[in-house]
Amino acid sequence: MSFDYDLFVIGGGSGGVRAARIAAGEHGARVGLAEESRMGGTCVIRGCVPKKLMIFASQAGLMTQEMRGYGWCDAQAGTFDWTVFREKLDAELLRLEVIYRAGLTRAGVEIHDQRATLDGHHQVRLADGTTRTARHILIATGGRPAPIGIPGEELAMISDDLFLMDRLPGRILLVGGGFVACEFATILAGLGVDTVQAYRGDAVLRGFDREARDLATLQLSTVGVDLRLGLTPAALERDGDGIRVRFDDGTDERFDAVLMATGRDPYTRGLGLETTEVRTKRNGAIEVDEWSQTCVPSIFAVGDVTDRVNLTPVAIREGHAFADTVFGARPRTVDHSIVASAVYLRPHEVASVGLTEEEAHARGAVDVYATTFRPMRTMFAGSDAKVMMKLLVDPADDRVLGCHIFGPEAGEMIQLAAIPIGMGATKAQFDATIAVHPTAAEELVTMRHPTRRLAAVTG
Ligand SMILES: Cc1cc2nc3c(=O)[nH]c(=O)nc-3n(C[C@H](O)[C@H](O)[C@H](O)COP(=O)(O)OP(=O)(O)OC[C@H]3O[C@@H](n4cnc5c(N)ncnc54)[C@H](O)[C@@H]3O)c2cc1C
Ligand SMILES: NC(=O)c1ccc[n+]([C@@H]2O[C@H](COP(=O)([O-])OP(=O)(O)OC[C@H]3O[C@@H](n4cnc5c(N)ncnc54)[C@H](O)[C@@H]3O)[C@@H](O)[C@H]2O)c1
Repeated sequence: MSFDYDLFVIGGGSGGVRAARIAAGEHGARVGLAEESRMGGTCVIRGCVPKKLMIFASQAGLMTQEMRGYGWCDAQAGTFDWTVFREKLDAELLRLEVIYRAGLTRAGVEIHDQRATLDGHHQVRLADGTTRTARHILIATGGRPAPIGIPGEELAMISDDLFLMDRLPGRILLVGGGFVACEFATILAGLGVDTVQAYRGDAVLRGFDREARDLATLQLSTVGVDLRLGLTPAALERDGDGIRVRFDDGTDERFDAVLMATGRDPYTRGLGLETTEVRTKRNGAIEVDEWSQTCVPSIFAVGDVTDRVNLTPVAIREGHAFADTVFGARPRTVDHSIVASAVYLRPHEVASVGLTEEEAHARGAVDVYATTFRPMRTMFAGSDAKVMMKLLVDPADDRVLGCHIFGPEAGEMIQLAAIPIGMGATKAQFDATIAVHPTAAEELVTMRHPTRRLAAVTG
């Protein structure tokens, strides 16, 4: 049977673009790709990239405060102009979008700027009513914010909307205690917005190491976020040009805007899955094996739509491995067991790789090497902000099982720590490394004695 394409990719985000580019450009496959929105997907257009630029923009207050501590007595942040920033942001995202598009075209990928849905195991239907056949189909449609089902929720913003605001709200409520809520609480407070964050739990960033979570929770309050723990909204209703929020404790308050940051679901609704035998999980995630292959041999899926580890570099790696395996005769799987990540709070980030202390202890005995200290730079300026570094070591074979950092540029540090940890380095090998002085990161190679030894939990 002859097909229009060797591969048709649905979704031009991190995973889809990489897979298409490698399959066409490096392995000579005939590739078509459909994108219903802007090329680049969540990360480039409404995620990692604009978010990180907003983080940089939000630091002026903290930086000038620190500089006053160094003798720049009259240092002031001045006035932030959202319109100026937004214009620059829009131009930068457009620049990146053009680069993504050019990369695909150069590789020989045929781009369809429209929605595509599945129409059987070898065919897609485009929004213009036409169909295309393909030997293989890759689903790379990403995720979408998950509503929590409270009345009036549609009045709230989702993270996509934050990058399109005409002006900053005077007072905002952020709902959630995960990546998005915490990063945007830091950003908006830093930009001068009166920021309230409501989180139903007792410490933000569930899933991270508990000590790092406690420090992050404390830091949010010290950078001006009004963090309300054990609280969640029950209903939203319009109140003039603002929103009145009724909370689950019976209180109510008015905000200019509300952001729901309560997680994301794989985006498979309306994708035509019913025309195939592809299986999904309860949250809509596409079920795949270690080769990113569904139970239908011609259909694969990568990235957030599979809900494995929902981060850009993982989607990219999955897309690349898929293209090498299917079109390059270079079979490769992706190891999801050790993936480093960072939450871009300010002034200190949370960064992590490997097991948390709680996970390591649940697995058996563990030696915990941990240090908490006030770093030179901010302490001199009069700040009490603390850095935390932690290594978790298996006493049986001295292997480092996990590393957790709460500190300035922790994301940059964890990227490097992830290399030896991924290679199975021992604590003795960390200790053999001579420190770079004076840095904060040198603590990772100078913690000589365990802070605590946790015995295996029996029974
Ligand atoms: C606010 C925010 C900040 C983030 N920050 C970070 C970060 O700092 N670091 C990090 O690693 N990760 C971050 N992430 C997560 C990261 O963006 C995702 O893990 C990553 O984009 C997933 O890539 P993907 O290819 O699976 O999907 P996406 O990038 O979401 O791409 C899917 C694409 O498919 C398109 N599409 C969907 N359905 C169809 C269809 N039927 N037809 C045609 N096109 C379709 C969509 O328009 C979209 O462009 C962040 C996410 C958010 C929301
Ligand atoms: N720096 C980064 O790498 C980065 C940044 C942003 C987003 N991301 C990715 O995007 C994903 C989505 O981020 P997110 O913050 O939306 O999700 P998340 O899963 O990190 O956090 C969701 C939050 O919403 C809360 N929540 C869930 N259901 C709720 C309910 N019914 N009522 C009240 N609260 C509820 C959860 O307790 C949690 O605190 C992340 O999991 C991550 O994979 C990564």
